[in-house]
Amino acid sequence: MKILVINPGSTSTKMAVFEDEKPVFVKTLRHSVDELVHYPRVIDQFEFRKNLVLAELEHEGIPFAFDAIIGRGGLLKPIPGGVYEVNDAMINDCMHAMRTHACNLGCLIASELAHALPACRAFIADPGVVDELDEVARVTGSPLMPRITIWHALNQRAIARRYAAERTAEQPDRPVRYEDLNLIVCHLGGGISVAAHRKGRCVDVNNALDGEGPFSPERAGTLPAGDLIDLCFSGKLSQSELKKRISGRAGLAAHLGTTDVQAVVKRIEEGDEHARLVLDAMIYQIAKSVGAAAVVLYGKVDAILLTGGIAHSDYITSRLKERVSFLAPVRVYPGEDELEALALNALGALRGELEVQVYQ
Ligand SMILES: Nc1ncnc2c1ncn2[C@@H]1O[C@H](COP(=O)(O)OP(=O)(O)O)[C@@H](O)[C@H]1O
Ligand SMILES: CCCC(=O)OP(=O)(O)O
Repeated sequence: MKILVINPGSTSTKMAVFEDEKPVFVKTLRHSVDELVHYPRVIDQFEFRKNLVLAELEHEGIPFAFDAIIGRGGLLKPIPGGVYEVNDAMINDCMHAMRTHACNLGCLIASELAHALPACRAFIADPGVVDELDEVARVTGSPLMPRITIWHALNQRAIARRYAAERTAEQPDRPVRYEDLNLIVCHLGGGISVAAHRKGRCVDVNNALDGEGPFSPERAGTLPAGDLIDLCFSGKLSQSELKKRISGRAGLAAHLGTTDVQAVVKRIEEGDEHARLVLDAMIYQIAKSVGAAAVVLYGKVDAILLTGGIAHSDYITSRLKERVSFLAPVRVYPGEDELEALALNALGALRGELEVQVYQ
């Protein structure tokens, strides 16, 4: 079976072609702040990202013939994890999503490309809105604003399972499953999510998109609420400009004009003390979130897993380890397993091994 996988992230478009379980082509296309600034809304990037995918296939000489196309899921209503066939309700909710993020394009591009082929199915799996929060984690100090989750559900779960499999391989006499473990997983990408996984359920995690948790390469994280209200009423910025100050033109992008962590580290090595302060503040905030997740798990933490693109950076992972390794062993999984996780979900669906859920 041939599967096309499309994973639009805030700073990249990742794609892969699988023949059954085997990846035959994998590519990450990075997008700079300057490249994306021309699109007023994320949805306006639809043609740009779709054409990039098609151009890569053509460049590689890969025929446009697939049994399934699976995209990273969009910001739908909160739903249980699993694989979903793209349907009209899903397309409608992605087109009119209350929150903007490139992952909304995953289901839309998968659907349009699949329509162009006979008998090709379109899926998404484990979108960022998968919700397993403990009830106590939802309550805030305002009944008007309960907490919700938007997080890297797909990769966090895939990495947690990978850790369980690795530990079992290392200690075959003491096999463990993801469902047996208490884990803190930090996805460090364009957005950052830090989650407490209790025995196979993500019972608490920051809303990585909407102004909660650590700041990230392009997100503000938690902000002082009073100052935010004053800014909203200052008349200086429109609603859409304000939203970009939370997600898009925030975090490293706002402080340093780039989302490229390698470039920031280079600036630090060249003596840029402001860049050092900002990057160290991001690390500090991530570490504080890890501490909070440890409390959610009553301090019973089997491991802390660092993953996502930024986990490639020794500057960041070494400083994070200094702060949090007293809590539990830390393991680093640079990059992500999202493309493989998506491909396996599509294969499972095509083979009838996974129940295909219906989005309503
Ligand atoms: N080798 C690397 N070293 C340091 N940072 C990296 C490296 N590769 C990618 N990154 C950073 O990872 C972030 C993107 O992470 P990724 O998980 O690919 O995110 P997304 O899905 O949000 O686009 C960017 O800030 C990028 O600069
Ligand atoms: C859908 C929210 C998860 C997120 O922040 O993803 P990116 O890091 O790819 O922007």
